[in-house]
Amino acid sequence: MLPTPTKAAEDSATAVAVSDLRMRYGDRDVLCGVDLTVRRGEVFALLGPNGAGKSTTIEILEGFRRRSGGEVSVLGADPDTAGPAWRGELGIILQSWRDHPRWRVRELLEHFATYYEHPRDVDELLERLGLQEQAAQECQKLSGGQRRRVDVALGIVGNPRLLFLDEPTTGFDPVARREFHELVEQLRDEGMTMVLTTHDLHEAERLADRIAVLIAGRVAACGTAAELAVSARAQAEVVWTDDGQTRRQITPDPSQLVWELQQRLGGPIPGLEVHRPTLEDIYIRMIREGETQ
Ligand SMILES: Nc1ncnc2c1ncn2[C@@H]1O[C@H](COP(=O)(O)OP(=O)(O)OP(=O)(O)O)[C@@H](O)[C@H]1O
Repeated sequence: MLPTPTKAAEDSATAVAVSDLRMRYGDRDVLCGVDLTVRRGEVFALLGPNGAGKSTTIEILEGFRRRSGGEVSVLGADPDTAGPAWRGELGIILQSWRDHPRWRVRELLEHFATYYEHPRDVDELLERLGLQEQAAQECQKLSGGQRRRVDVALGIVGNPRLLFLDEPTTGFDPVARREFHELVEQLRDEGMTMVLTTHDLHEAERLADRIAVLIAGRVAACGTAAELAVSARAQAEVVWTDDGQTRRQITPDPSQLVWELQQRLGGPIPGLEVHRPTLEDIYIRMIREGETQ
């Protein structure tokens, strides 16, 4: 059966469309009118402080939680009513998934592969995630980082069109994290759409095409890291040397200042450094402004 199109469904270029999403737990509003769109083929990161409502949003998109209000379309269907064929198009990497202590890694992946119409090759998956040596081990004997890799393998074994990753690299060592980032980039090159939550801003900056910042149940800003910098009115610092002295100036428009300095000095600017704000600077500024509103 074809999924019923919803009002929030936009077009074939849209993987996820959310409009005025609301969620209330008891008498507490956790999501207060979230609007966002994820385009097909992009990596979209949802950032926000603890308790901002990221997991709640993701669980609603996955069809694990019923929303209190608003419109949601995921791959053209409403998650509240979509059927098993729709579910087969999704891959999910949860924050923690410790349900399979006695399963051996390969058996678990082979078992999950049978749920899907077009699963990935399990050997290829084990190799891609650096789990060949653990293939015959029970999940309960794996290290935290190795278990997390099994979670990732379970998330993509069904070859999903849309992958949700809830804090995927928690517990990874730096090498595993780097390898995971390379895997995400490969999956994006293969055309997979991904929605990611993370507290690691370097990870968001490296992986995400666009970022939404959720604060107190609302999207405070959404766009590329550069667009977020503009919306947060983030300032850059320009440093140079003049008469043997180090000068610093904070400016929203460093290229204009550099141009003016060049005119004033009549040539190259000694000791020139331009420090643009990092995503972390921008994000912390947004959170602080959100707290004082
Ligand atoms: N089942 C539930 N019943 C009642 N309140 C809940 C429930 N699940 C989450 N909450 C509350 O909703 C708010 C948002 O939680 P959520 O887990 O979505 O936030 P988050 O942004 O994912 O946080 P974190 O970064 O800590 O994972 C929190 O205050 C949380 O306590």
